[in-house]
Amino acid sequence: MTSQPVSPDALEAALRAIGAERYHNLHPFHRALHGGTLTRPQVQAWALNRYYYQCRIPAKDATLLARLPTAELRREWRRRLVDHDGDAPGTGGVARWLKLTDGLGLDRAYVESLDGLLPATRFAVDAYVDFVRDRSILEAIASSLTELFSPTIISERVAGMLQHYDFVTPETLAYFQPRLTQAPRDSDFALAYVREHARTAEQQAAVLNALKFKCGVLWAMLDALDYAYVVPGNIPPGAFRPDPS
Ligand SMILES: O=C(O)c1cc(C(=O)O)c2c(n1)C(=O)C(=O)c1cc(C(=O)O)[nH]c1-2
Repeated sequence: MTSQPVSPDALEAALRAIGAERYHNLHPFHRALHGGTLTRPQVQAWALNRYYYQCRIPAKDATLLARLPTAELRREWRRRLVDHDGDAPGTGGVARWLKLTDGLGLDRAYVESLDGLLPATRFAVDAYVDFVRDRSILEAIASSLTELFSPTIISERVAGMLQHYDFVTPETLAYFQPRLTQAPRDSDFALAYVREHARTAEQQAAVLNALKFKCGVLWAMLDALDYAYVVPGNIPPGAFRPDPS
């Protein structure tokens, strides 16, 4: 028996339920980051690894942009590339993330070299880029829907980190301010697209799975940080080793 599709409202409710259950705000490493119980080297490890996510996001968006069938869709999606890459050197989200790693005392050339990444960070982020390249346009767009939930976590993170860490300043966290308007704009568009185009039960199941997959990418990145930098003795060979000082 084939199942029947649900209404767009019911689909949206199911997507939001996935976020409520699986988004990375619930991960113990994020709770520790925002709650002030991490050390400076642990915060450095988070920012260094998360840099890989930031710098692969424009590549992920560019592979999708190339496949979008209409100028209208491409115009919408290309804004994301500008948000991340900027339109001049030193502008855009990736450059702003490097201000965050600078502010935490990490060497910029080392961060950009990607030499210190955890292996699992690389695997998780690459899996996201591959997913968007290989799956249907509908699934690719649905996989960006974690951004429905990011303004809440970003607000919690900025408030928590400023309150708890004397080595963090508002300038260091400047990356996050524009995301509070960019993410809702992007996720409103992606949600409207998914509500309109996920018509069959199979398509609806595929978009729910795409969002679960993406929650898994973000969760796996934090699992890797937790394992390597919270449990003593677990830093993989070649990965970032905090200064003993
Ligand atoms: O700080 C966060 O917790 C967070 C989460 C997410 C997300 O949910 O994928 C993104 C971002 N930040 C972000 O800054 C960002 O540029 C971004 C792009 C995307 C995407 O899937 O295209 N997600 C996110």
